[in-house]
Amino acid sequence: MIDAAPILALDNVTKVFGHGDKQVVAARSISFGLHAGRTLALVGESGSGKTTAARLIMREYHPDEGRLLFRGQPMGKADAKGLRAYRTSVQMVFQDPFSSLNPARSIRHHLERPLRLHQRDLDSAQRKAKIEELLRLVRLDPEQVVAKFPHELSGGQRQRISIARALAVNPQVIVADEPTSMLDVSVRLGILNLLNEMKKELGVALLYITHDIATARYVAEDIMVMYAGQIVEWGAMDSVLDDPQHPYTRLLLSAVPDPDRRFDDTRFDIELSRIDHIRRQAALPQPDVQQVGDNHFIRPMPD
Ligand SMILES: Nc1ncnc2c1ncn2[C@@H]1O[C@H](COP(=O)(O)OP(=O)(O)OP(=O)(O)O)[C@@H](O)[C@H]1O
Repeated sequence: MIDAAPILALDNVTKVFGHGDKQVVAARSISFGLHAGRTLALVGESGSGKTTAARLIMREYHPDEGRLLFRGQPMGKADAKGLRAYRTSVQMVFQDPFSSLNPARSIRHHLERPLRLHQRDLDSAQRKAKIEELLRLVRLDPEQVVAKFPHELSGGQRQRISIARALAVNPQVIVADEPTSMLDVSVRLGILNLLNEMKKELGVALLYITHDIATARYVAEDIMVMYAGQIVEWGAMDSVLDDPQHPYTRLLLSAVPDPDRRFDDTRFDIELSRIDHIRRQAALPQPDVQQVGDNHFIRPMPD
């Protein structure tokens, strides 16, 4: 059961880049809410608009139309105090854990900085204790890593530091943009498990952005499928993936190697001649919404 009020929401947000012929609608009337203790996966191919959605949430971009709401309040009207609270409450974990950490600074520095900025009442002993707590929270041994520099850690360990840094300010929302795509396959599962634990233990709301449906299914309860700036299908993960209704979602699923799928399972197979047609049609504006299950919706595309 989803808590009715989302912590954070995009409400009919449109973002357009460029002008005239060069115009790209990177987000077309997108709406979704993030709820405490739940993960929403935003899935789509390269260029579908996933990072634009993340940047709108991080307020790096401002909507051309529509609103960003935090605890029901439009952020467009927030005062300086409201914006500060938002910046603390909403944190991001990036794809590349190496470039998001400063190579010249120790792990201690990376965690100390947000604590100094956002938890000013802590004295140095309390800060030290908090850094150790954060490292244990992301399943790293403080003694082993605190004095090290990013290059002395593995990719998976660095991503754990990025997550610890995001957690340092007690966020309510974490936006994770392809957090495992640059990691070895062998350490991906550990990071996904950690995100799952953070959601359960700390009750954060997670937006998990990926092109990989398999990992989306592993971490998220809900899914949105995005194409050409539109969310074409969304709802409960199992409902959407077991019974996809939008031709574009079926196309995405047909490309996923699934070890559980039998060779004679042709449910999502799509004729090659249909693929271009689906992409062309799915890219057109689809203003209508159709409910196809309890918690399952599509924007039907023209035939
Ligand atoms: N700052 C910008 N200026 C102009 N066009 C942009 C800008 N940012 C994104 N776009 C365009 O908007 C569309 C969506 O881009 P976006 O980066 O959001 O996609 P994405 O799904 O995150 O892709 P990827 O998985 O490759 O990161 C693309 O066509 C992109 O070229």
